[in-house]
Amino acid sequence: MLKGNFELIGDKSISHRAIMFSAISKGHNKISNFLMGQDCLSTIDCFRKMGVDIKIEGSDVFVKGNGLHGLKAPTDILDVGNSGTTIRLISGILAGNKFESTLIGDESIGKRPMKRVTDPLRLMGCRIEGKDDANYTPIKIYGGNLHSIDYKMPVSSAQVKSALILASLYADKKSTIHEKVRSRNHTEIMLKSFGADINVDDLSININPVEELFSQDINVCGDISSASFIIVGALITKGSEVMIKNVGLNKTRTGIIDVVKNMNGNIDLLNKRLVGGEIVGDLLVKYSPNLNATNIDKDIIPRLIDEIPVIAVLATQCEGTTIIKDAKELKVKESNRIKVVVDNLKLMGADIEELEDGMIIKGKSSLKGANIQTFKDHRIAMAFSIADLVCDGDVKLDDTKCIDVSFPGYTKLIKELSK
Ligand SMILES: O=C(O)C1=C[C@@H](OP(=O)(O)O)[C@@H](O)[C@H](O)C1
Ligand SMILES: C=C(OP(=O)(O)O)C(=O)O
Repeated sequence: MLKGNFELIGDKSISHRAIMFSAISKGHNKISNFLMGQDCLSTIDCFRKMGVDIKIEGSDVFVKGNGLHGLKAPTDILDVGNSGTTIRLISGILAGNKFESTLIGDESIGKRPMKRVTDPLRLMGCRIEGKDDANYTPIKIYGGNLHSIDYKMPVSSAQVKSALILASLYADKKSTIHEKVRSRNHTEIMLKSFGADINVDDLSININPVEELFSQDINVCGDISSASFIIVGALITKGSEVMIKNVGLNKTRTGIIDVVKNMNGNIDLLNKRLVGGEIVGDLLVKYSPNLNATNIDKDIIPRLIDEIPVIAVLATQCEGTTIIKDAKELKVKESNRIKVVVDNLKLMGADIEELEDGMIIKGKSSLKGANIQTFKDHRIAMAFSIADLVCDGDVKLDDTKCIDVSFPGYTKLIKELSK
């Protein structure tokens, strides 16, 4: 069982953006409760290579911004490590700056599609080269002289949207980006506080170029995607009661809470407040003996995309059939998360079927221990560490180091909460 209360570590999406926007602002920025995960450290590393002064003190980061046009040509290749958010968002900034740069990452990044970003950036007049017509790393960007764009995004992706919003800051006139389904909107919220001229009209985002962005102090709220592992752990283990403090509750991220409520899970939102334009609150989660299945598809998918591996584990402990659809994007994350979740849960004895765009899970199953292949995917490692809490025998993960990508201190926290 999981028992106790704790302050949640910083949000990964917001931490990346805080570094990037600070780096291209004018003046001194302080970022508190920054997520010291490997992905966000990769973002820091890339901006240091472009002459940005970034100091880390405890969980605070101090960034002396170079101004919108003040980044220097990188001293070296920019290595984004395992981070899709870094490579997609930084491409938008690099496209606007008048120098050449090369982006690489690890083996998993080498398989993740980049045309979703490089195609529209080319439409804005940027010259980009790379493997398979700039769909894969290494990617070389020759930045500068961008023109505006009116673009209907074919995929729902906050990373693509953010890359194009950032490039639009450097364009000659107003750009408009249209989404099909609303994705996380941290870029729109935070860039506005830096003085960007952004207007959101339903699913269209209008961006006017500006001369400069102005420095900010940013307090990063806790990451609901990280909280989801503890939420599921508490829901499915007898006697659990956990209070998770300082959780970001932006509507574009709270799909997991809606799903848990639909499944008859015991979750309460307390102390709701606004911090830096983002809604924040505390979550009280209790063991829920009567969980039932639900359907997860369409518009809710972007609101819980990174939580699906652990939601699949949760579904094995619910009475009835849970169907997850419209989640093809899971195939191009750090691993093919549809296949990896289905294969591993099958090994543990779950009744689960792979779909082209999701999975069907029949509960409730008694899970048994197994050797789990994580493919060095942090979300898979954490999801199956939660399955371990309810299985007969032990889950043995082939890698746990990958957890540091988004949740350093996770294993220690689970130990502390485990009673
Ligand atoms: O913008 C972001 O910070 C993110 C957007 C999502 O990716 P997509 O934009 O590919 O959907 C999400 O999966 C990722 O973990 C973080
Ligand atoms: C998909 C993820 O991140 P990224 O795209 O930044 O690698 C994730 O954190 O689950």
